Amino acid sequence: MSKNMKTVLTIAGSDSSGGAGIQADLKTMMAHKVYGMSVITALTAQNTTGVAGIMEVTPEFVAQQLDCVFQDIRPDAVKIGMVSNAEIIKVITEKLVEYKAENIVVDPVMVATSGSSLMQDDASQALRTLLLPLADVITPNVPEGEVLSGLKIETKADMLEAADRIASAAGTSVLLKGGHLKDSADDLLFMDGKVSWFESERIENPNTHGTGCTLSSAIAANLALGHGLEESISKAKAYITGALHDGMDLGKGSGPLNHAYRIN
Ligand SMILES: Nc1ncnc2c1ncn2[C@@H]1O[C@H](COP(=O)(O)OP(=O)(O)O)[C@@H](O)[C@H]1O
Ligand SMILES: Cc1ncc(COP(=O)(O)O)c(N)n1
Repeated sequence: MSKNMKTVLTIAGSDSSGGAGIQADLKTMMAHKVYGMSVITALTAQNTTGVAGIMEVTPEFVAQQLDCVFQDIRPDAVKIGMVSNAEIIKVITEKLVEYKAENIVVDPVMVATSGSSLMQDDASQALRTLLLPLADVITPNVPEGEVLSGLKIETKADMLEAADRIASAAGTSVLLKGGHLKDSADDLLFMDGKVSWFESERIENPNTHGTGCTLSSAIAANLALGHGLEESISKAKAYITGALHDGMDLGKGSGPLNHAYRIN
C-alpha cells in the first residue's frame, strides 16, 4: 500500500509522439514513483522531426482542469511546460496563487528541439511578469536564456552572466541548462546569489527530444519527495544523463528518451 504517495502536477502541452510535453512528464513521474496528474494547455501534432500543428485549449478549460485537480488531489509539486499564449499564462498564474501551489518548476518552453515555435510572440511578456516570479526554479535552455537575458550565450562565463540577470529580473532561482553548448553539458544553478554547477560529460546522442521536459519533471518529482532544490537538481541530472546514455533510437529525427530503463 502506498499511503504516503507523493503527487505531482504537470501543466503542459501534449506531444502526439510521446517524447516531450505531458507524455514525457508523466513517464518521468512514474519512473520516480510519484503520482502524476496533468492539465493540458494545448494539443500538438508532432513527431521526432517537427511540429505539424498546434490546437490551443481555451483559458476557461485550462482553469476548469486546474480547479478539478486542486479541489481533489493537492499536488506536492507543480511543473509547468508549454504555455502558448498570454491568456493561458494569466489563468494559470491566478489559479496557482488561489490554491497556494508549492514547489513550482517552470520550464519556459519557447522552441521545440526541432526548431518549431511553441509560444506566441506576445506571450513572453506575460511569462516574465506573471509566471516566472511564482516559480521556485525556472529551467531555461541556452536559446531561452538568451531571450530572457538579452545576452548571447556561448561560454560558461556567458551562462553565469545570463543566469544572474534572469534571476534578478524574476526574483527566483534559475537553472540555466548547458545542453546546447558545444563542449560540455553542464547546467548552472543561480540561487540566492550563490552559484552551483551540475556537471556531466557530453553524450554523443542525437536523440534529445524531450530532455528539457524530462529534467524539469524529474526536479519536480524530487521536490515532491521532500528533497531540497540542489539535491533535486542533482538527482534529476543523473536521471537525464542515464536516459541519454541508454541510447534508445526511435523515429526519423531527434528521438525520445527511454524512461523504462530504470524501473525495476
Ligand atoms: N548531449 C548531451 N549530453 C549530456 N547531457 C545533455 C546533452 N544534451 C542535453 N543534456 C542535458 O539534458 C538536460 C536538458 O538540457 P537542454 O537540452 O539544454 O534543454 P532543452 O531540452 O530544454 O533544450 C540538461 O540537463 C542538459 O545538460
Ligand atoms: C508539447 C511539447 N512541449 C515541450 C516541448 C519541448 O521539448 P524539449 O524538452 O525537447 O525542449 C515539445 N517539443 N512539445
